[in-house]
Amino acid sequence: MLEVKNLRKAYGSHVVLHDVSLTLRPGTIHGLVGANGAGKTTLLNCLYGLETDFSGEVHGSAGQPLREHTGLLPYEPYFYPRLTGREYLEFCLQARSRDITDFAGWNRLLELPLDQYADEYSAGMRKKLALLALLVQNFDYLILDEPFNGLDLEANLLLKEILCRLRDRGTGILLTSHILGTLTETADEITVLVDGLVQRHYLAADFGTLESDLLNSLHRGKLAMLDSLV
Ligand SMILES: Nc1ncnc2c1ncn2[C@@H]1O[C@H](COP(=O)(O)OP(=O)(O)OP(=O)(O)O)[C@@H](O)[C@H]1O
Repeated sequence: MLEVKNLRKAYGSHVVLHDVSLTLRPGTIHGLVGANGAGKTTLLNCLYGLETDFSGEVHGSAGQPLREHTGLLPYEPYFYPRLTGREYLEFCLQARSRDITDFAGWNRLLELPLDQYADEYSAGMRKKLALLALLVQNFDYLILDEPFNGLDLEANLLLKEILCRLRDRGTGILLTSHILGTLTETADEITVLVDGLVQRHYLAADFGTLESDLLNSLHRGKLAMLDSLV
């Protein structure tokens, strides 16, 4: 289980996360939603240790360092110049002292030109390559920042299926998305972050009311404005 307890993070005087607690259990998909700037990426970066200057607690599974069993898909994956897709995958495995595996199986699904330079890929192809690097490593936990963003329709459908199958075989997956339908179709629980605070937490049984609940309670002011316009 991965756990964040009472996390507080500020950039200078701007407090971005206030006392956030969240749990990721094995074999579950946990969706994280919130407006632009709500603090989702900051939360994932604190959890993964890319941000260190915060207060609160982050616990990895069974006391192991979190990065040993957890993979991160960053919001905007970065690739070194003049590295092919294949070399990037090999680099990711070597950096973790893992054996170089055959990428062909996964790549028959994602269909990337692995012998082209990764920094010349399209945005969607870059996202697929970063996902491929995680998929070949069989992590126990995945932290995915906007994994569906930029993917074509087929890859979107495929990724939903892949995540559900990984969940069913025990992987814990924490992901952000602005596409509510994708989350309600795949997630077991959804946490709503508003201005750096956990505003709501829904279990799958309550997803039916999630959209109207969010519209009615969290965005009531904007609905009133809309009434005067349309
Ligand atoms: N390095 C930084 N320095 C200063 N402020 C930052 C930094 N990174 C993020 N912020 C601020 O923290 C807040 C939360 O940003 P964050 O990227 O976590 O939001 P988000 O919920 O992921 O948004 P989005 O949905 O747009 O991706 C924003 O106000 C942002 O401007």
